[in-house]
Amino acid sequence: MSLRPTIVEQLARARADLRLGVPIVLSHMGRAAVAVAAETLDAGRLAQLRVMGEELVLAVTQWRAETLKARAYDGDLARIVVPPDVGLGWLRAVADPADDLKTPMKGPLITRRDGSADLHRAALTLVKSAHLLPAAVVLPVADGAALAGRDGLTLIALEAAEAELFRAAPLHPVVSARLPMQASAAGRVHIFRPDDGGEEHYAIEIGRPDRAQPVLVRLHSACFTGDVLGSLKCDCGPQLRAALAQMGTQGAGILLYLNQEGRGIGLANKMRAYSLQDQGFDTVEANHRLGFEDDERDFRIGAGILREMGVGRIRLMTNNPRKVRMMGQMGIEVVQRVPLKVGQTPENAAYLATKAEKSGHLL
Ligand SMILES: Nc1nc2c(ncn2[C@@H]2O[C@H](COP(=O)(O)OP(=O)(O)OP(=O)(O)O)[C@@H](O)[C@H]2O)c(=O)[nH]1
Ligand SMILES: [Zn+2]
Repeated sequence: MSLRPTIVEQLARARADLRLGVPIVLSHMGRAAVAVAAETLDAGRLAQLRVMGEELVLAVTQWRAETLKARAYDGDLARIVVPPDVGLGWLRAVADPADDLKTPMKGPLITRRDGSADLHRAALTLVKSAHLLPAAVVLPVADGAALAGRDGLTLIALEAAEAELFRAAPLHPVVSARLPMQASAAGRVHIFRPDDGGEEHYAIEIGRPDRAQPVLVRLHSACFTGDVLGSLKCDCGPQLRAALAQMGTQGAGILLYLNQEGRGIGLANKMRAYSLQDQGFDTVEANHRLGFEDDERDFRIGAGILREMGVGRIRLMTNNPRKVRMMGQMGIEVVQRVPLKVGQTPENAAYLATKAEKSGHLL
């Protein structure tokens, strides 16, 4: 028995390091690289990386590469060579689409096609799950373990980490307490905590749903702007309140409040997407320009919580067929889809139309 952190704990440290701008070391099959998020890298550390001598590469997703007209030889990502004479401003401009329209030509950008991209892919996965812009500066190093030891950096061996990187962390119940609400006096809030140091998620149970019958369920993804501020750009706030009200009227139901803000990209990135939407891009295009998929949510989380609560058959309140499909794939039987159409405004008409057109939402 040792006190050494497990690989899951090391990955949580790596995410925290990346958010702080501290480099991490990745290794795989005898190769190693130091990686740092483009968004949080500072000038001092960039200078430090430069004196290490090897070629600096900026890893971006294929979506960002497409906007930049850079060739993504690795399929899902591109390894853009960082010219020796550029500074932080260049890195930020390639990573962040905010000024794409003002200064459209970042290139010509040279991308690498030789060698393996596995360390770059892992770096991008970690940067994304840290809710930063999906762009990572990567520099090969001869001896990753020595560098990590010398500078006290988190070292992630992909042989051990690969399975964990793409696994949904199990969640365990922490506490639950009674909460009388406008929608129902018989409310109860349950807190679930993942084992990987990630966001907690909540289940709001109304009444005592009979587990032997299909349970009325809503999977609600956090939307600070809609749920709290009453934003007119989306329909989240009205959907949240309507779902609770319907459960209150029927006397039973479970609303999962999943902290997957901005369809899983985090609030800062969602605000970046909103800023791009003000430049004329729709909700899907904005995500792509930032380098994200149009929906980065992991629906295994919702299915896991339902299973933990003893719910296997549901009547799912949604207009999103993907949610229905994902629940089915994760062993939660959707007996019925219950449409949830509220909160249409002139301001969100285009947003809802885009979701119907591009993401298959049912109007
Ligand atoms: N990235 C991004 N996220 C957004 C935008 N507008 C709203 N969101 C997020 O989208 C999510 C909306 O989630 P839901 O309402 O649960 O899901 P849905 O896919 O619309 O499906 P249903 O409402 O169940 O029909 C929330 O996490 C919001 O924060 C946007 O323009 N960009
Ligand atoms: Zn919203």
